[in-house]
Amino acid sequence: MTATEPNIEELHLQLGLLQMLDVGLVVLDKDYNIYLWNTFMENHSGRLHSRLYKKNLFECFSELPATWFRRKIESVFTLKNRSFITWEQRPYLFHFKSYRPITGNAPHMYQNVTLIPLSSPDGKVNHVGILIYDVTDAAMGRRALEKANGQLEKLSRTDALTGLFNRGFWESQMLHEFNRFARTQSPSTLIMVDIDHFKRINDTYGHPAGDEVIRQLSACLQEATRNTDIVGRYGGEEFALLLVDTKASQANILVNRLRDAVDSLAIPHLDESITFTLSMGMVEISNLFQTYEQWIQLADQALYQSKQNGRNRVTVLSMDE
Ligand SMILES: Nc1nc2c(ncn2[C@@H]2O[C@H](COP(=O)(O)OP(=O)(O)OP(=O)(O)O)[C@@H](O)[C@H]2O)c(=O)[nH]1
Repeated sequence: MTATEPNIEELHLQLGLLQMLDVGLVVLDKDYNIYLWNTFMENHSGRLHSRLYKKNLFECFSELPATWFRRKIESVFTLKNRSFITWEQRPYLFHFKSYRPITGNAPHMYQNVTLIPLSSPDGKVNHVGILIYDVTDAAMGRRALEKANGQLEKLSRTDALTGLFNRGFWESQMLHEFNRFARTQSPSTLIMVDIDHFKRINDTYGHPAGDEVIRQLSACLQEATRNTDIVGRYGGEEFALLLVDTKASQANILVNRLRDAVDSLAIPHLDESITFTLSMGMVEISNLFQTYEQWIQLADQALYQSKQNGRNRVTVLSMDE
């Protein structure tokens, strides 16, 4: 051993504490030969230090992302600076199983990795230390949180009974569409839909049957509209359909389809079947609306007229007439 070569035995002793810790430690020379492979690495890889000593890392572990990892190590040798790789950047370097009791269902051990330039007494960096931290618990915790947040976000947009957008989210989409029209002038049509004499349905068949009517109508609304349309439950038995890129004249096709679907709907209840009709109010967007609320108000007015004129009908109002 020359004076410039580090005394690996000494290094091993100095790093004895790290052997005891629950952290992986690997030392490589410039040719990627393994000089140290600590107990943590032995336990998780099932490969002994004595078998790996002075062998090439990439030959022993062909599954490693060699090109990427070589570049990382080379920059540590060149810049003589530490380098960090977090599990968010790359979930793991070494593919180890996770034996964590709490996060036992983790697909693998998530790892944070630190690369440290190891200077020999003459100041030259001829070795790199690789520290592998098992961060499976933290990573799985974060993944679970992200999933829960996603579910919460979905729940906060959705009406529980029907699975349609709830009023708050529907209105936010309405505002978005209203602003889009100001830029693109591409028309949209709003239809407010209300079940006729719904109170009577509740009173006659009971509240759960009323709920079933609402659910089945919601399915009809989704069936009759396109994926790009924005369908929401606006209130108890009132629904709002925002038909994107659709003029009022084109929307009539949908209205007829919806009425046909509802006409043929007979919801079984004990020995009877429940039938019902719809009243609707339809309004195409206009530059004369200053706010999206004015658009909704006019559609509500059209719906009110349908009710006043005997129900089971559609009233179309326009701002531009
Ligand atoms: N089952 C059920 N009923 C609801 C729900 N939300 C609102 N309702 C009921 O819907 C009924 C609405 O009654 P009204 O506003 O008088 O309207 P209507 O009986 O449909 O009469 P018109 O709209 O004038 O044809 C009320 O009895 C509410 O209790 C719900 O989620 N489930």
